[in-house]
Amino acid sequence: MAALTVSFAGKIGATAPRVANARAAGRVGAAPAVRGTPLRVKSASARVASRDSLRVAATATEAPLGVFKLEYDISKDDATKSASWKQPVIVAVSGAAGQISNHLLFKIASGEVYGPDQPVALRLLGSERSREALEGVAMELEDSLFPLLREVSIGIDPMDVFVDADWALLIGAKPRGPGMERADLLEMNGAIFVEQGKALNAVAKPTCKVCVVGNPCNTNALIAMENAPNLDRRNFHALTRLDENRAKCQLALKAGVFYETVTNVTIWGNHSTTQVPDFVNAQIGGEKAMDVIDDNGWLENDFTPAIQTRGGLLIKKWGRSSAASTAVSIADAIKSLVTPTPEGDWFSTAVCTDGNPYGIQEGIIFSMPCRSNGDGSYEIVDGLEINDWLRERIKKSEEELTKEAECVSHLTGKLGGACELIGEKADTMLPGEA
Ligand SMILES: NC(=O)c1ccc[n+]([C@@H]2O[C@H](COP(=O)([O-])OP(=O)(O)OC[C@H]3O[C@@H](n4cnc5c(N)ncnc54)[C@H](O)[C@@H]3O)[C@@H](O)[C@H]2O)c1
Repeated sequence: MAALTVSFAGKIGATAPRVANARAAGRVGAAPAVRGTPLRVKSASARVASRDSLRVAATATEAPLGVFKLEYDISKDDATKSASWKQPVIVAVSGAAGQISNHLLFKIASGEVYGPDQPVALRLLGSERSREALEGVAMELEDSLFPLLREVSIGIDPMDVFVDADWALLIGAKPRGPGMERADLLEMNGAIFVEQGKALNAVAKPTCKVCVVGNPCNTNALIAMENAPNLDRRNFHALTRLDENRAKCQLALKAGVFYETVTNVTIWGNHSTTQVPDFVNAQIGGEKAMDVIDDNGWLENDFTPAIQTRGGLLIKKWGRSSAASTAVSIADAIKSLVTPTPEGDWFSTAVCTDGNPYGIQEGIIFSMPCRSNGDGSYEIVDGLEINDWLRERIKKSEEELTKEAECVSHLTGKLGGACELIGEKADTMLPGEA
């Protein structure tokens, strides 16, 4: 085998102790150049394991703290072991110094999201203002000794941070300020997603899967997608999994069952108060949820608005928006794409409506029931029952998203009409807003 220095590693069983050793070994002088793309690292020192084959490139005085990259030298190990080392999945996370990321990054680094034998490289994107905080996050990741975490790098320019990304989790966005209308929020955050869409287009892998969390997430995802024509439109998602999880929990509590028995729950539409949590097609223990619960009044008048406005209620109680449960739901959303969906079930994610089987207007990002074969792709599940109650509400959410798309047409390169989301009546709330 050629004496090739490969800066990545793989199987947890075989490598974990050595990685931990490497981290515990301390810095010991100048490192050779590290292959790959350490972001904004100007110089490096190295921590060398008891064996020379594994090195950790860490930062020196000028470089940011917490940034490191593990380097594995195949030529120093036997071929059987080397062959089983997997390439890391490169995960770029924006808003990395924010509340949600503070939970999510540690789940990803632990192996809970991409699997127990899948190494991970984390690329953290922050804003200019969160530059210092990003180093703090990176330091905490470094201190956590996650065996599967092979690289952490930080940056404030998406053109650096998204290089070769396999996944981009776009969480960073600005919250709606006092007196700000939804249209203003769309404009302000839209600019972020134009920049990030263009960066994904230029430097991410064309197969990169994108999950937009920053609000208004459906339309932000649309903006990113329209600015990234090199990526398949089917690779873009906006997060509605938190809404699905909330719906499952409330159905389970009402039915007096454990929530694992609640399946086939769809959130239709926008991640806003017009979203439609579908109790018509939901199942509990394999039976129709409507039959098990047998209380249409509760389903229509209590359950539905409770899910639509739960984020706002949580803000009232907590004083800030949901972070831990959002991180859990992002992890769930990714796991749903990288593992096969159980037979007969589906999950909710907001995806591009092009060619959808429900007659929803094409060219918007709309939450629908989807299944995956576990390779990161998905298909929209056809054939759900859409009764009059659902149809009327799904239509409202579709209209809202169509209007949002109009308002940002100057950011998506489309010809658009006037923005109708101005004025109190048109100004619906995000679920996370009080
Ligand atoms: N889709 C959902 O289900 C859902 C649920 C909860 C929250 N959210 C949304 O997620 C977003 C983040 O929430 P949070 O609680 O983590 O917020 P936060 O304010 O704690 O963190 C946001 C971080 O993003 C950073 N940021 C701002 N602009 C950026 C940019 N251009 N590039 C990179 N980073 C940038 C900020 O500096 C901050 O550190 C918000 O928009 C929130 O409304 C969505």
